[in-house]
Amino acid sequence: MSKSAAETGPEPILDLAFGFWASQALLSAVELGVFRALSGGPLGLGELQEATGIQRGARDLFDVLVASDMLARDEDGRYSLTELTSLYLDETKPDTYLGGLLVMANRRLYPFWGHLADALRTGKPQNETRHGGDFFPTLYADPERLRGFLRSMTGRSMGAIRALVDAFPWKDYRSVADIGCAQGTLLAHLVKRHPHLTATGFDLPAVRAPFEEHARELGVPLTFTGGDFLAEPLPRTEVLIFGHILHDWDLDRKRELIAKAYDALPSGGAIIVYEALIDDERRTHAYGMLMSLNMAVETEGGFDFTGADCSGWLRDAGFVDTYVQTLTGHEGMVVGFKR
Ligand SMILES: C[S@@+](CC[C@H](N)C(=O)[O-])C[C@H]1O[C@@H](n2cnc3c(N)ncnc32)[C@H](O)[C@@H]1O
Repeated sequence: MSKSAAETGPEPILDLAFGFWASQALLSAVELGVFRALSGGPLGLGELQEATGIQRGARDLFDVLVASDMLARDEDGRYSLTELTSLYLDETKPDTYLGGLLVMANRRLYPFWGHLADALRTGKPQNETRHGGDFFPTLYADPERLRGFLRSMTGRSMGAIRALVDAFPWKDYRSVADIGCAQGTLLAHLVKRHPHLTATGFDLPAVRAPFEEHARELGVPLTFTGGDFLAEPLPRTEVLIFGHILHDWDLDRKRELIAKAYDALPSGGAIIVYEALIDDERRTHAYGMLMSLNMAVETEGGFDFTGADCSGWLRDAGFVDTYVQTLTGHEGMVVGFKR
């Protein structure tokens, strides 16, 4: 049973309203290299302050990260990474590092979200396209921004990627294509775990160089096909994956992509859609609904959806035996098969 207002006081409102304080503490720590500095082992306050060049508030910053379980501090006052931040925020672990997402969140999403009300009032995105242009071509016009965005996609999907390698009967299939594959991290993890798979990444041509570099870095053989999934047919593989693709587009485009997948797949083939699926009752999974608001800030017509919504679209396109499965606390997948 939820507590009464007299029991909670105003704190639930204040905690939510000032959530950006905690968020900026973490994002600034990433930008200032706090986690990087600790990747070699524990450091005392002065050593960590010197390594990060922080002039003021170092102790407050490090200790709020301790209070948020992002750092540990031992009895001698030495700071270290926690098990969680050692896995995900240590740049020397490219297989699991997701700091690229936090760098992108700090540089792009944080200022853009200051205009959320404008996005909702006008129906127009509030990112680089605020003064015109299409999202991906505008974003990718600058090679550094392109790489930063692709790294951030890897970061955001890392939990789902790690779950997906075991969440589907990959032994029953020989080929897979990831549509809108970004750096190709999902395919790299899949092929490492299931070396019998032939894996193709499909994305805009500008993504080829970062994709091929990343495959080399991870030491995995992957093929890249450059193209526009709205204009060209999809690769002919036994499984087609759409990770955070459908949510970028309006309903007509979502259905168009699902229909293209159906056409490209052989009989017995499968489609996997993974996203921050909203709970079917639209009551509890705030992250999924916030992701959908992020689509209002970032895209012309995109929105996130429930597992039931997506299953319905797959069945309308002809897919059968659809099911929804949780991958992580934030992410789920919808699977359908072509008879
Ligand atoms: C939101 S990201 C998702 C990346 C990745 N699947 C994941 O879940 O982390 C969308 C991806 O789709 C690609 N993309 C966008 N429009 C495209 C198009 N018209 N044709 C092919 N790829 C496209 C982008 O380059 C980007 O890599």
